Amino acid sequence: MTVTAAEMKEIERKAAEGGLSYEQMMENAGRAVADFVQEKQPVLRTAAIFVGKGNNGGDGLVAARYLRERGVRAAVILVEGEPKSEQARANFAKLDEKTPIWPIEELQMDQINWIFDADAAIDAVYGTGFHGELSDVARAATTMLCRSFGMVFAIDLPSGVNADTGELAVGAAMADHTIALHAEKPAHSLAKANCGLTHVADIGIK
Ligand SMILES: NC(=O)C1=CN([C@@H]2O[C@H](COP(=O)(O)OP(=O)(O)OC[C@H]3O[C@@H](n4cnc5c(N)ncnc54)[C@H](OP(=O)(O)O)[C@@H]3O)[C@@H](O)[C@H]2O)[C@@H](O)CC1
Ligand SMILES: [K+]
Repeated sequence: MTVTAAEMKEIERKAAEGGLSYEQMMENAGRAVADFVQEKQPVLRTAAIFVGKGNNGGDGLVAARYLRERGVRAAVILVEGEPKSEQARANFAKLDEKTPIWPIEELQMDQINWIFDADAAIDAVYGTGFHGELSDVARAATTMLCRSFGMVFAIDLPSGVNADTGELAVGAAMADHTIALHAEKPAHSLAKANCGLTHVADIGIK
């Protein structure tokens, strides 16, 4: 089953009406990402998580929390400042106080090296909400993801890929693995080179 971004929104709305809260969907999504990354990287010591302002970023924040609870040194790189969506803000507040939180514009050389050397780099900048072109800061994030020595994982979609058309913005992220939430979107087959291997994760929607 393939669903467009609009269809996915509708599926989420119906699930919420049926009693599965948006909060729980995001929790399930972030936990599924943490599980998948650890399955692919059994020796996972460090993870760099690039977080955008919306719900895709929220999924990344949940994944960061789970990974840290499991002893992984996970750092959050804020690409567009602090999260703006309600669910993402709630999950930002749930990070433990030792979580490194680095605004991308303020990265120091030692932090950049740490990010490049991380065992996993996770793209949680944009998902189905993306349209148009990547800003300079978002492109800085996708460039760092591309240059990472660790395995690169995209949550739902690589940032800069249009979910419905597979159209690529200049500098769109390239992932080794993409974790499609609930169902594949058209871009998972239209932009295969950027998505790498796509794995569909259950986020609790029946
Ligand atoms: N609904 C839910 O609760 C759940 C959602 N889930 C997750 O949420 C993801 C969708 O989240 P999202 O709709 O918040 O959009 P996201 O992809 O994070 O982008 C953020 C915002 O960026 C903006 N934007 C777009 N293009 C831009 C550009 N070129 N440059 C700058 N800004 C740009 C755009 O705002 P706009 O510009 O349209 O006002 C957009 O809203 C989905 O893929 C999945 O990971 C799961 O957790 C399950 C529960
Ligand atoms: K993403």
